[in-house]
Amino acid sequence: MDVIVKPTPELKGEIGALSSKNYTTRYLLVAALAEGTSTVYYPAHSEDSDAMRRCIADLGAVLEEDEEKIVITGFGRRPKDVKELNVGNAGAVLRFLMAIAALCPEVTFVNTYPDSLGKRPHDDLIDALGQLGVEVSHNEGRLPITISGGTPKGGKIRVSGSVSSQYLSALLFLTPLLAEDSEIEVLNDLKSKVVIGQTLEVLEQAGIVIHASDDYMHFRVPGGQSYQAKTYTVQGDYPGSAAILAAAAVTKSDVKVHRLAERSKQGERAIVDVLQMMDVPLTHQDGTVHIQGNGRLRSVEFDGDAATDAVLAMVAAAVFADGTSRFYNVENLRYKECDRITDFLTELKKAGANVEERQAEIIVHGRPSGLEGGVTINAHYDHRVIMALTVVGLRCRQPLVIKDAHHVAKSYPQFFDHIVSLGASVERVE
Ligand SMILES: O=C(O)C1=C[C@@H](OP(=O)(O)O)[C@@H](O)[C@H](O)C1
Ligand SMILES: C=C(OP(=O)(O)O)C(=O)O
Repeated sequence: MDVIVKPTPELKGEIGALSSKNYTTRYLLVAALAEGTSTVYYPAHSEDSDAMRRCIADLGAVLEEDEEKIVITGFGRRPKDVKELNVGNAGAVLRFLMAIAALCPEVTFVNTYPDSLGKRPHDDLIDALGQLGVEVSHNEGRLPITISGGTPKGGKIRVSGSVSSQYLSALLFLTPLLAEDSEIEVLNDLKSKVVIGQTLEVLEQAGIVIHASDDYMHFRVPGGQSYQAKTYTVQGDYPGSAAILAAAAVTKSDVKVHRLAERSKQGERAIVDVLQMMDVPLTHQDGTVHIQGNGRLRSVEFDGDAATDAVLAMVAAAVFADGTSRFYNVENLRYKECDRITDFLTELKKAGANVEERQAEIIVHGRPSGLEGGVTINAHYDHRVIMALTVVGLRCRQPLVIKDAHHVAKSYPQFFDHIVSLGASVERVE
């Protein structure tokens, strides 16, 4: 599916935020790792969360689903002897399950998105699993990957955090199940550090004990633990909602997004603070963000690593700000569904934006008068590029055609329904 995004000066209405992708993948996983029956209320429905559903079912979990919940009977520390798993394009799901696959005799993760997940590196996790005695064969650190696990015992593990936090999260899910205690030391910097807070929160809810240093660079994980079967409720998703909020910020708007908890461990909650710093009129109370935009924005400087999955939406807003904005400490955006610095800025430039890249920075010289548009955008298989370019398209003089916009379903299949319900002029072309 392609979409044509047409100029849209005003947005108005209310939506409920989609359910959090990161919490859904985590709750499904800890439910599968428990021996009893857990319930996950309001799970996300997207390609990534479906990938986790499918894979834990393949590994032996039993899932029953209705409108509001999934009831999961887990496989505990003994996943089924499965030969092959397909995670689609879901990076976090792949990394978490690469670690869990160490409990299986031999599993191959297949490569179904050679131009997206197929290009992303997993070397740091492969190296860490090797330290546990797990044999991994791979294609230069990339898919397809075969894990020959069996009986890792625990012990000392050193893992680099400079590319992704997902490698560390993966080890935190695996090590409590091992017979011996583990000590995990994070080498180099830890990127997307806030996401580790979400992992630790979910592990604690599942009855797992982890001793973490305040800076999340050292962990002591007692071995021989069991995940407990529990009831979980998934909160609203800030990364996806960030695009809706950015859309409201760049238009004349009266938009409410409900189900966005003020106190959340999602770093992308910072979209609210950043829009406030940009002088966007908004309130956030009782889980509702209310934006009454006037289309005027001030430039901003922001450490994007604190809100990895909302940076593209923030950049889309900054495209129309008065002055130069700078999003720094964002190098790991290069290792996502596409290179979210070079590829994303290439598309923004096509639309007429004045943007510059550094190795770890995005610089935006705002154009409050709007962009010319009238071009065709390559989505690069990336849901967040699609959402950010949709925001930009609202304020282009000529329509933007976004090719292969169906990839938005990786995290937010209802995105176009939601933004159209607020009044955006978006035409779908099958
Ligand atoms: O652990 C997770 O669920 C995620 C961690 C982040 O990745 P990085 O740690 O690679 O930045 C984030 O971008 C991704 O969408 C989900
Ligand atoms: C990068 C993302 O996801 P993942 O790493 O799980 O593929 C994302 O959702 O923006």
